[in-house]
Amino acid sequence: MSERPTKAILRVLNGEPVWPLPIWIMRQAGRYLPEYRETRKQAGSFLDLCYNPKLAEEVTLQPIRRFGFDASILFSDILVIPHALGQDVRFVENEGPKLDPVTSQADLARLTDELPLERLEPVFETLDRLSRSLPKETTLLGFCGAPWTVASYMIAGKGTPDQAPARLTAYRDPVFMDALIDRLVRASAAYLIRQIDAGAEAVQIFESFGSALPPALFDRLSLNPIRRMVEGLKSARPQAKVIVFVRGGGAHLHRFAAAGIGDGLALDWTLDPVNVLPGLPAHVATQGNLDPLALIAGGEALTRGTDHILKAVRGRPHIFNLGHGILPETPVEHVEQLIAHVRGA
Ligand SMILES: Cc1c2[nH]c(c1CCC(=O)O)Cc1[nH]c(c(CCC(=O)O)c1C)Cc1[nH]c(c(CCC(=O)O)c1C)Cc1[nH]c(c(C)c1CCC(=O)O)C2
Repeated sequence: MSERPTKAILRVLNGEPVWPLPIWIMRQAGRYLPEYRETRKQAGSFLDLCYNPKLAEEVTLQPIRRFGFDASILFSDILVIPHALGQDVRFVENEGPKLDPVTSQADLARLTDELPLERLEPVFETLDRLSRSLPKETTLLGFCGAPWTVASYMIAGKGTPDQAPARLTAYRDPVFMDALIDRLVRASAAYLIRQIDAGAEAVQIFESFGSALPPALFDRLSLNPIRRMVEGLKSARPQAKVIVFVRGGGAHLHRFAAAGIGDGLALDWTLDPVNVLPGLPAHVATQGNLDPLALIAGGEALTRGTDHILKAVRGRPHIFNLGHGILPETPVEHVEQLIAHVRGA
């Protein structure tokens, strides 16, 4: 007999409405927290921090200690996958990630075909530590990037407006593009399976650049690769819960739901849940979707934005979150106010 989950986030991901809504925040460990900035100084480079299980555990726990979120997301980055596959990845202060671009089959042939899981051992050790140090009511989330989002960094070697280099590659060299996506689907599924084995109870897949894809490329580069990843994970670890976040994917959400891709679908801040939720099956959990700038602004913008979501999702399985990651400028007091408001509703 399978046990009924008791953690609020897992109950919601099982399709059960829970009130007050459970809450966590994308990028909840990070520079808006003074204690993160302090630990970051001790770590050396950003990747050194990701691969230091003790310090990565510490920064993962910081927002849990301070706010008591219902979920704790592993501290790592989506770019550890290209790094483990053999691509050079650096994080340049105030500039973001820089990679040696992979733009051809020859470049791809220099990376490993299968993900060398042993290179990611520190990440799994962080999860193992967290599964023992977190409060018992807190759900431990793993994550990875969706293949298109990760591929767009691998091809351009950095963040680019509208992911133009990767999009152009998809048109000009479909054979290479499909091979790269396939490599990432297999690597990411293997990575997520190992995260579950190390203690993650659910995982979130970040398709941060879904907005860049025209309809002709969306299924090929986003929906189908994510479907294959989720199928790979679920066939190996049926108990694993999956949240899919496709930023800019609002027009496709109902198709993710109809195809059964993900136990939860995260809404970005451009979507109005009042319009979106009626198009989704009642058992599919949703997550989101306050504008991160409303959290920076605070006051009326924060209260009104939060109340709009609370009212729209009442009676449905929903996890409160932002519609994208929290920004470094966010006042900590506004996060406290948000949590008090959601929990007092
Ligand atoms: C696109 C993307 C990346 N990384 C990630 C995404 C998808 C989510 C999204 O769309 O926001 C995901 C990510 N990155 C990080 C986490 C950790 C866990 C958490 O959410 O608390 C997660 C889930 C830590 C991080 N990843 C990064 C930081 C900041 C670096 C630092 O502390 O010096 C953190 C806390 C660096 C990073 N990593 C990435 C970029 C573009 C940057 C630089 C931008 C910036 O500086 O804010 C790639």
